[in-house]
Amino acid sequence: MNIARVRELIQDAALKGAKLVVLPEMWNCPYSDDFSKFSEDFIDEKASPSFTMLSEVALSQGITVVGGSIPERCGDKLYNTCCIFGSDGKLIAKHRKLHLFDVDIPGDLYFKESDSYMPGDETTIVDTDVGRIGIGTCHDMCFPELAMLYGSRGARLICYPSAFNMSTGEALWELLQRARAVDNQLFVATCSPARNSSGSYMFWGHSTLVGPFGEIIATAGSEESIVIAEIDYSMIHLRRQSLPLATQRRDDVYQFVDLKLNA
Ligand SMILES: O=C([O-])CC(=O)C(=O)O
Repeated sequence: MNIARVRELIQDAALKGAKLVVLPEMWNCPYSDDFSKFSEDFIDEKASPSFTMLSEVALSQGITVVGGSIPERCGDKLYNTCCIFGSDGKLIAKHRKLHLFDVDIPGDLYFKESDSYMPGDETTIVDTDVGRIGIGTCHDMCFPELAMLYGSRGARLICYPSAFNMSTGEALWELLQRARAVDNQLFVATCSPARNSSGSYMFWGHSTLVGPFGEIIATAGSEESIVIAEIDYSMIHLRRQSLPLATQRRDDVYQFVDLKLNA
C-alpha cells in the first residue's frame, strides 16, 4: 500500500515541477522492531518492489530520486539503506545509515536500532542532474563531521531522509538541520514520515528545506504533504562571499582531521 501511495506522491511532485524528490526514512514499512518483514535485497527485482518502483518512477518522470530509506537485506544482515536514482532510472549510489539510533532517555524513549541493523561504513556523495548531493540518514544529521566532509567535497545540498521521534524532534530537528546548513554554507533538505497518532512510534514530521544562511525556505507540518521549493545554488556563492568562513578558518590552530577517504 505504501509503495503505491509513494509512487503517486512522487508523480504528483514531478507534475508540480520537482526535479529532485526526497523521501523519508523507512517509508515502506512500519517503524517497529520487525523490519526484516519488509526488507529487500535489491538483487532480485521481483523481490524488491520498493527499489523497482523508485527506479521506474525516476525514469518515467525524468527526475532524481533520493529514495528515503528501506530495510536492505544482504545475506543475513539488514541495513537501513537510502537508494539514489538518476533521471535515467539507474541506481547512482546507496547510502547505508552510518550512525544507528541507539538511545535511552529515562522516562521518555528507549530505542536500539542496532538490534535490527548493521551500520554502513561509507560516506555517500553523488553527482546528479540537480548538482552534487551528500547523503545522510536521520541520526547521521547529529554528526557535523559528516556534513563538513560533504561540504569540503563540493556538495551543495545535503539530503537527510529521516524519522525523528517526538522528543528529539521537538528539541533537535530544526536546530540540527539549520546548523548543518549554516556551518557549511549549503542547502539541507530533510524528509520525515507524517505523524500517525495511533502508531506505536510517533514521528515529529516537519520536512524542511534550509538555505546556506540557516534560513528555512519551506517546511511542512506533521501531516502528510508534499513540500515544493526552489533551490537557487547562486545563494551559496553569495553567502560564502559575504561571510567567507572558508578563508577565515584557523587551520593553524585547529584542523578537521579527515579519517575516511572512501566517499
Ligand atoms: O529521532 C532521532 O533523533 C533519530 C532517529 O529517530 C533515527 O535516527 O532513526
